[in-house]
Amino acid sequence: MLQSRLAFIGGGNMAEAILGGLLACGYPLSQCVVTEPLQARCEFLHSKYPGLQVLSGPQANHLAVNGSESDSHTADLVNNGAVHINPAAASESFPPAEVVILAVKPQVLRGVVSDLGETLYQRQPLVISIAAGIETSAIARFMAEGAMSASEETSTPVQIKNEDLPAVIRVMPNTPALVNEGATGLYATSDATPAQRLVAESLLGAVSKQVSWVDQESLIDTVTGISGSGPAYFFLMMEAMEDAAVKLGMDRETAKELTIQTCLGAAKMAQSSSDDLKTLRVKVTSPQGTTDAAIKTFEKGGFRELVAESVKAADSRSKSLAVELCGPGKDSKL
Ligand SMILES: O=C(O)[C@@H]1CCC=N1
Repeated sequence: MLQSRLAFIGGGNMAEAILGGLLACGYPLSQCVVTEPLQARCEFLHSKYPGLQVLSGPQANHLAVNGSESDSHTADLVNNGAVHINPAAASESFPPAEVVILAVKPQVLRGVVSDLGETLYQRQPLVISIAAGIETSAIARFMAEGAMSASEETSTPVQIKNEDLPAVIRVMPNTPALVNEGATGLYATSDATPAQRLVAESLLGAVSKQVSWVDQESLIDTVTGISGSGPAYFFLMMEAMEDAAVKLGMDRETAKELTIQTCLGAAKMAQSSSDDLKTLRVKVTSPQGTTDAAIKTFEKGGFRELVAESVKAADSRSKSLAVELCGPGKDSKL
């Protein structure tokens, strides 16, 4: 795998899943820096990944993206508001990030990207966003807002055009990435080069068994509806099956273990078989048998329609989240 210098902006679960997966594949720890505002989380990351650069404080994101040309420069920045959690690395110089992974909640993305706008504009890293709902055009707009407001404070303000901004690739991984079983959808704007697409694909591929590109950005909302939110649907189904067995007299532990293994077994069969999903279902279902009785009950209760409605609700929520957080006119150019 290519070993670009990576800056994770935000050190939550998904950032850790991607980082952990990369390290497990042999990605050098020294090529990674993570910024994280919560002290307790910083300390957790520092103790779990000894030697990892973990930065906190108001200048942390800038330092992570800009790098530091000299030891004294790092020390200056650290003294001026970037708290280095790993004291041993606090005075080391390090290169600018070639890839910036925006791994913050959608609700704070605008502030973070605007604040980093000028730095991203100057450095031109590949920007990868894992924030649900927020469109690449909005991310470009936030970068431009930040870069232009910084330039207005100088004697030579610049007008920034879309094509001057770094390429953005939007991805939607899911939480099974935490156990290296992720499914990820990716969308790249036309500015992203084939090499940048390859970088995004290999980074996410470190924790995903399935990595799929979509060619329209709105399909990332559908990826969210299927695989981003999907683990929760299967947890709900498993909860309901466990509860049903308990109601019929089984102890909860046995019900849970049988349910989980059944889910896992069905997924493995679906993955390894050349049969389609319908054929696999029909093969379990003897006419007039037990499965037939259950499936007829599901169908009578409108199971398929309910699933379709639920996936559509997640897809729509992903789209409305964008409008709530970024305002209307999300496709507008600068
Ligand atoms: O529920 C959410 O908003 C996020 C996006 C995909 C999974 N969780």
